[in-house]
Amino acid sequence: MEPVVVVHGGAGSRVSPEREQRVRQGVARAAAAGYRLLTAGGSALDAVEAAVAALEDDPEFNAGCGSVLNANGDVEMDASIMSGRDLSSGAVSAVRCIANPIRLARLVMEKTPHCLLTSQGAAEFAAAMGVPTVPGEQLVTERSRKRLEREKQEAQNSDQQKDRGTVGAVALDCRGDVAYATSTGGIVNKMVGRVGDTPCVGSGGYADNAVGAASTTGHGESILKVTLARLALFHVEQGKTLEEAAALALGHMQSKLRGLGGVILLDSAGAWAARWTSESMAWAAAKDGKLHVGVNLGDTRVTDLP
Ligand SMILES: NC(=O)C[C@H](N)C(=O)O
Repeated sequence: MEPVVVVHGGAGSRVSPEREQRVRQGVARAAAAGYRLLTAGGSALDAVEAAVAALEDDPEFNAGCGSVLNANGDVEMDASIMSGRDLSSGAVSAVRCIANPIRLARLVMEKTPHCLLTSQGAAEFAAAMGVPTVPGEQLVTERSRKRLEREKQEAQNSDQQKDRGTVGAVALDCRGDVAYATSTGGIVNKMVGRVGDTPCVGSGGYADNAVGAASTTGHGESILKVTLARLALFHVEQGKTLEEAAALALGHMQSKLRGLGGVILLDSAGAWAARWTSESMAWAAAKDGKLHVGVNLGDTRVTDLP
């Protein structure tokens, strides 16, 4: 089976020309990291974890370092991961002071009988697993501080495009297994304790070898209400192409709730799609030695992978 990995760096308003290059490089690097693992015989789970961890470490994206701030000015992060081989999944919500929530989600999946740990319990589990804590301020960037300030000034602005960011990946490995991973700082100025779609299997992502894998981004409350990832895969099960399935699922969310967002999709044969209803979504896909990268509609560039 030819391996494939697709990543996204979040749906949102237009990326400024000043940031565009950094954002392109960030998603390209993450996809290349996942692809390297896959071509060396690594699993889809390892590939999505590595790709998402690379994006969590990149301050350009709303996950890990670079996460948006809650109403108190703190970082609280959500993440989830799932294997399409046996539907095993792990997630964390409202976690603080760790660099890579996606790695903690994987530990929840592999070392506990549960699917989701939150807040204090997740912190205690992280400590028991030897996951190092980082000072909260280390995850806060100047950009996220400014965004919170701006958001507080424009408090009545209900523009759903502002809910940008979140990172995610889907992959298919040589053995035919699929997986997804999604990680986020959530939405700026959220209430303390707010949990979005990202740690919820079926909303923030889904993976099942019988169909494929999906990772989502956008307005979390809307995504939760339509279970966006599962909805997109449902359309694939019904025989739609990946492009059609993504368009139908995102269209439903927009017409029912005026919710905007994006989705990356992969099927068990290795076809893939990246689609969004917000102004932009940074994404990258690696397959057959080629790297495809896009940010705004119609600006896809294709290069050879080393
Ligand atoms: N930008 C995002 O994708 C945010 C994420 N879906 C959330 O609502 O938490």
